[in-house]
Amino acid sequence: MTTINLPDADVPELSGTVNLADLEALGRARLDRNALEYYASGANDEVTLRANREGFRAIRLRPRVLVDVSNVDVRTEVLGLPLACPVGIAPSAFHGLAHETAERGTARAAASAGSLMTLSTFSNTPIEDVARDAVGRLWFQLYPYTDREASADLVRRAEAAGARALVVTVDAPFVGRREPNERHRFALPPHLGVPNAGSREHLARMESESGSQLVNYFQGLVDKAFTWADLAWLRSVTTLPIVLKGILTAEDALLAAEHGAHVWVSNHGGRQLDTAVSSIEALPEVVEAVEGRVEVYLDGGVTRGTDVLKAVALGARAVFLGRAALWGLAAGGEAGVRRTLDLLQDELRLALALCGKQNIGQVGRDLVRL
Ligand SMILES: Cc1cc2nc3c(=O)[nH]c(=O)nc-3n(C[C@H](O)[C@H](O)[C@H](O)COP(=O)(O)O)c2cc1C
Ligand SMILES: CCCCC(=O)C(=O)O
Repeated sequence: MTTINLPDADVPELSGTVNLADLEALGRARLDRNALEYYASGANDEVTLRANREGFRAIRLRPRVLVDVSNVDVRTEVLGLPLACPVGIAPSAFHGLAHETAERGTARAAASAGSLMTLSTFSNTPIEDVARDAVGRLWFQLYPYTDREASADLVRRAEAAGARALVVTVDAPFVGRREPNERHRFALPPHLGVPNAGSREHLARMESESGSQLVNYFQGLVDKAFTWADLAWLRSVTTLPIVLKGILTAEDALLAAEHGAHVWVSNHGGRQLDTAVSSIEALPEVVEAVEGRVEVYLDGGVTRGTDVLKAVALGARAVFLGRAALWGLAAGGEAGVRRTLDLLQDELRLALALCGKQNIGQVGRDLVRL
């Protein structure tokens, strides 16, 4: 059991931040090159990384006026869990690179903000410790291992610890080529463990002289032959709802719905297949394909309240923050992530009011012009 004493937040710079770009600048400035390049990079030419942001900007809003917006309500629900607003935290590996509190800082911020944290398989903190801090506001992300029993064990532990859904990442049978990590030999610093991937010594044995060591850690563990047929095996080990993360087409969304899985539209923050379609561009065909049978979520490039609004207008039940949460964590631990969530929620509330909507339920397709 880890015994990090989580310090009460006292990060004076945070109060000067007015948007997520400010938090990003603050967070970036606190990271060394190894961590910064790992968090920031996308695959190859980073076309998809940029497209995620540009995709939101290209969509224009169609506001309505003369509506009573004196009381705007941004609450929603995902899989029956009430959220303060439709924003959760996407799974990302190695929060210990950002802050000493690692995943626990993120979990505490998600819990206190009424949000939801998705915990990566590749966390630096054991599931049970994170679950305690997340107080029920937790999903668990699974990279299915070639060792099925090890995967089943992780799933059972997550379920026992109180995770409310299992998020299976389906866009990463191999790690995308993030060139800065190749060039500068990204590796985990020796003081950080990855409890779900074996001992630190075990990981160290996988390392090589050059290139991204993430590739080595990952390739030794993850099942590249996992297919739709294997979802039945997953069903046999858990009663949790299953969410498939990394869907970008109507064809796969339909298959997911037929398998009873919820759909998380994502291109992994542009870190896997470069030049893949942006998330917000992929969303409409996915929403159309599933015809309301399952819930649809989205991540990739969300940094503004209007981004959240556009995703909801196009049928997403909630959006998730990848890098934005990491920048917040680097900027100020729990308080930094909390600031990230609070600023985004405030922006969303204002945007909703300026669009002439009183609540999330009123946001529909008519709010956007593609
Ligand atoms: C540093 C980093 C680590 C990530 N690790 C994981 C992971 O362990 N599992 C996973 O499913 N997705 C992982 N992702 C992808 C995120 O869940 C998410 O899809 C992506 O970051 C969303 O884009 P955004 O960063 O623009 O918000 C990672 C992303 C980043 C930036
Ligand atoms: C695919 C490699 C595992 C961590 C991860 O998902 C990421 O760095 O994006």
